[in-house]
Amino acid sequence: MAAQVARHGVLMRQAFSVANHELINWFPGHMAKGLTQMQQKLKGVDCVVEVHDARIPLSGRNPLFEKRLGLATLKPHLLVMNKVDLADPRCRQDVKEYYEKQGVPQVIFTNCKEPNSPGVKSIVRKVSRAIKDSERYSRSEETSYSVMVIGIPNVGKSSLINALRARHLGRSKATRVGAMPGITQSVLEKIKVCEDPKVYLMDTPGVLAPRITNVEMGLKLALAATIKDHLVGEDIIADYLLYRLNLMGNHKYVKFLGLDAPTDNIQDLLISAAVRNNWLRRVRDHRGINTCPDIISTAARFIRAFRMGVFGRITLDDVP
Ligand SMILES: Nc1nc2c(ncn2[C@@H]2O[C@H](COP(=O)(O)OP(=O)(O)OP(=O)(O)O)[C@@H](O)[C@H]2O)c(=O)[nH]1
Repeated sequence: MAAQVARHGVLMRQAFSVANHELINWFPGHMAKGLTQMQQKLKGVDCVVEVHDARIPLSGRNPLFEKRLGLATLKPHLLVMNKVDLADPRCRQDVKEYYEKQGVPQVIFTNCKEPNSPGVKSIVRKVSRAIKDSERYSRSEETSYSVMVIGIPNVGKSSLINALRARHLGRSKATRVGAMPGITQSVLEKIKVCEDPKVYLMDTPGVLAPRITNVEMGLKLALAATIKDHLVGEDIIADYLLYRLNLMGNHKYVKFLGLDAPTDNIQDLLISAAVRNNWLRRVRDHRGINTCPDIISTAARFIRAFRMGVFGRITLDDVP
């Protein structure tokens, strides 16, 4: 039994445990294929831009990228922490310093929903600089850069490409964006995002580590929408969200869900919220058609609220 501490007269968990670890294994065929395609295309690439979700600055990184793509040694590499509008701004400096120590000097924080935000604005300049500074750069006349965009699912790779196109070319969307992970299914052709210098970006399918060894890491990835919700279970993700909010003393969910007080019990929360808000579903029983609290859709609303920033800007990883 996890340790509990009394807050607001309610016992709150100090650690999270989940029964079925097997649920957090997700590595569909197209992802494995994507990594192989990336390796094949790497030869003609001048720079790799790795996109992450700033809410999970550590958990989001995939060790396979570095291992199989040889990022540290083969190509100039920029690490983009995206969705910064949803992450805790107080963690930014720590994340920068953490990665500097890991030998990743270029960390850029972006909000790709805003093509004119400072991070997005700086990318082409930083890509050009990184390529020119690299040992492999020998084409003094060359001003055409080929950049591969990589990252785990749903971190905003396509949004980054679209934001850069909008910013530098005034063009609207070139590549599909979606709230669900796994939208990009194959390595796409090059997309021009800037005229001077000529910068071409390649979108790639999201790649996630084939085995998430740490359950809590898997739950953070799920909460950040990099794993399809149903693979983990909306109720489990919602329970982890509740645990994290309570741990932070963040009780904004009480008002949002129309509850009376904070709680640490996800079933109580989901049932009360469903009843209060009339989030019901029809069921057939021996008395005919009836209604009951819709637990899964209530859990989904709770999770969606977190992803939209309703409970504030939250970073889920502790940066050492
Ligand atoms: N709040 C916020 N949302 C973002 C940002 N960038 C992208 N999104 C949203 O995140 C979701 C995923 O964006 P995509 O650009 O499709 O992500 P992707 O990495 O290409 O996704 P896959 O194709 O699944 O690998 C979409 O709902 C975007 O609108 C950002 O900076 N801030």
